[in-house]
Amino acid sequence: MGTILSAKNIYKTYKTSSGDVPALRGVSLEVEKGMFYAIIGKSGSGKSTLLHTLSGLDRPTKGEVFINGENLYQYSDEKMAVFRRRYMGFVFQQFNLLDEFNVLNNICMPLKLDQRKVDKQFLEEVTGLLRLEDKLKKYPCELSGGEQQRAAIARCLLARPQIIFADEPTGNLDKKTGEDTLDLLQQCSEQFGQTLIVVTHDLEIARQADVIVHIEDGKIIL
Ligand SMILES: Nc1ncnc2c1ncn2[C@@H]1O[C@H](COP(=O)(O)OP(=O)(O)OP(=O)(O)O)[C@@H](O)[C@H]1O
Repeated sequence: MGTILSAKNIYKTYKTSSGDVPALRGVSLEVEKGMFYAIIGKSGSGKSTLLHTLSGLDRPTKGEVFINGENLYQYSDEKMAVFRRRYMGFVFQQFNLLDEFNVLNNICMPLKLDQRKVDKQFLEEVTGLLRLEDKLKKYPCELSGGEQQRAAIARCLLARPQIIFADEPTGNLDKKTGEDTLDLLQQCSEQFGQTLIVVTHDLEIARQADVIVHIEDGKIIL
């Protein structure tokens, strides 16, 4: 299928009042289009930092990230924001839905921000797959955790990203709901040909991935 993302010798050091914290120490990774990657490792090993540097959320101290051959960190902040909105989708542990908007408006928000039209048929397809058809008029506070995360996934999918980055997407859900939600995320991304990169503590979830990336002390171990 070809490479969609390529990270070359990434270092990330956080400067703190108590000294430098080396979170990533020379990480290189080739991500194939349409595959499901799970990033696993102990707490503090550098998983979230890796996800953030791969997705343009946090500039590495050293090294480069290419997406579709484009050098991500050569973009201006403004161009980066547009690139992220167009090509990347995000799902976080905290669902990050806006309380004052109903589910439908939450789901359509990224497209509206990008002045793109909502494709009604695709909206129906996505909300159907995620079992949200009868929740669209509801507000986030009226939904269960699993429903909120499904709404956050619908918001991500509707923008048709090429790559989906998910940081502990099941971390706030009970085991059964978490597995169900991840299954749906995986099914949808497969159906729409998207690449999925998930940080997880859950080894059951990691086992479903095409590729497991194991991080220890800021390095990939094989
Ligand atoms: N903003 C920050 N400032 C300073 N140090 C940080 C910052 N973010 C992360 N770190 C440190 O960098 C290292 C890697 O953190 P990171 O959050 O990437 O790990 P993680 O594997 O995702 O952990 P967890 O599973 O607990 O979420 C840790 O030592 C952490 O304390």
